[in-house]
This record gives sequence, C-alpha cells and structure tokens, in this order.
Amino acid sequence: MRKSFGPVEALRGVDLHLDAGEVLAVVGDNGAGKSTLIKHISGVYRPDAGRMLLAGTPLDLSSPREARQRGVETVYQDLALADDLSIGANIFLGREPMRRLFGFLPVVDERTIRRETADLLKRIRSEIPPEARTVARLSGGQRQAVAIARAIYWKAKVVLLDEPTAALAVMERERVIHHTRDLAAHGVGVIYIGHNLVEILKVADRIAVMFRGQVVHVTPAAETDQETLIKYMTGYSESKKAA
Ligand SMILES: Nc1ncnc2c1ncn2[C@@H]1O[C@H](COP(=O)(O)OP(=O)(O)OP(=O)(O)O)[C@@H](O)[C@H]1O
Repeated sequence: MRKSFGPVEALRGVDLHLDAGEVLAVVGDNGAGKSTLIKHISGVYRPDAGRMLLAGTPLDLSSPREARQRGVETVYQDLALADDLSIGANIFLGREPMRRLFGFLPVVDERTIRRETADLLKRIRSEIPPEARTVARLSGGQRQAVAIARAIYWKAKVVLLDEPTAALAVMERERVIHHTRDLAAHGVGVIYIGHNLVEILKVADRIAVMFRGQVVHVTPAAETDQETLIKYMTGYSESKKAA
C-alpha cells in the first residue's frame, strides 16, 4: 500500500498480513507511518495505490463507519466514548436494541442493554461495576475495557488499538494488556500500536517494525528483543545492509 501527502511519502509500499486471533504490534519511530497505516485500515484514508483484503474479500473503505460495519473497530488513544452516557449506552451507541411499547411504539430496550452489559463485563472479567453511572467517572484503563467490550460484543474481526496504554498508570497498563490478549482469545485479529517495547514484547504474537514509510522487519515476539527492534526502528540494520 502507498500513500503520499503532497511531497511526503508516508507509506512507501507497506505489505502486511494479520491472522485471526493474533496480536500484531506495529512499532516505529515518530513519523515512521504507523498512524497513516492505521487510518487506512480504519477507513479514514484511501490508499493511492494497493489494496486491503479481509478474509480474501477486498476491503475498500470509504469511511470509518463503513469500517465498523465490515467488522473493523478502532480504539483511539483519546477514546471516542460519550462521557455523559452509561457504559451500556456506549457499548450499544448507534446500534441500540429496540422493543415496542404498548405493542407499537418503538423505544430503546434498556433492560436488554443492562443485562447484556453486565454479562459482557463479566465475560471480560472487568472490575467495573455495571451500574457505574457514566463513562466520565471511569479510569483510563476502564475506558479501554469498555471500548474492548464493545468490540467483542459486536463481533469485530479486526481491532486497532492506537497506543492504548500511553496515558495509563502501571496497574492499568497490565489490565489493558490482559484485555488485549482476551480479544485475541475471542478470535479477533488485533493490531497494537505502541512505543513501549517492554509492553509490546509482552502483548504481541508478532511485531512489525516500520521505518520511513515501510515495514522493514516482521518477527515473532518470542524470537526478538528490545535491542534488535531498536536497530530496525532507527534504520541501523538498513544502513548496514546497504553498506
Ligand atoms: N495529513 C498529513 N498531511 C501531511 N503529512 C502527513 C499527514 N499525516 C502524516 N503525515 C506525514 O507522514 C509521515 C508519517 O506520519 P505518521 O503520523 O503516520 O507517523 P507515525 O509513525 O504514526 O508517528 P507518531 O509515532 O509520531 O504518531 C510523517 O512524515 C508525517 O509528517
């Protein structure tokens, strides 16, 4: 896949695959192209050249909404949750179950929302009390859990996590890692963007390193270490190859 912004080549021929049930981490220095790549998969950008396939079918996305409809959920760093709504309302936002009042008047089925939300939080073993009033009162890690629960409930095929732990305290980071593994265990393919290599090595099955708009290295997480990743992230390995 290729993408330029004027003279800037943000993606210079990126080729990647993601399996169901795996966590693929994408790392790279600032400006390497990670966000640009994510924005293609989440339907924000269209590639100048190249294409994406989902389970063998072309994934030609014209909007983030279409991406969600096709089973691609994105969890951004600054989480797009509606602060003044409940956890349940956030999980069902825009896709609320309805029931008929007096047999004809369609209204939102609050009881189903409450029941399904409680089940879901139990399923992901989240410590958030389901009756927590609004999302505004939740911690950063709990907000991530809500977004991840939403992806599981709506049977996302692919979930993009963009620096999910960047703003979190240590304990909370551990929880997000746990929830990320949980997503993969549900058969979801997860793309995890991050900067913290200790965390990346813990959460990922495979790691792709981007450097100047290209994927320069892909490796199973179990077969690499911080030092090797940093070499690829800084272009050291590339310059050695060229020499
Ligand atoms: N909308 C845009 N207009 C112009 N240039 C852009 C735009 N978005 C990204 N770029 C450029 O494309 C390149 C890749 O940027 P990108 O944000 O994808 O990198 P990144 O790896 O996500 O970096 P970071 O870790 O800092 O978020 C950079 O040179 C950046 O300046």
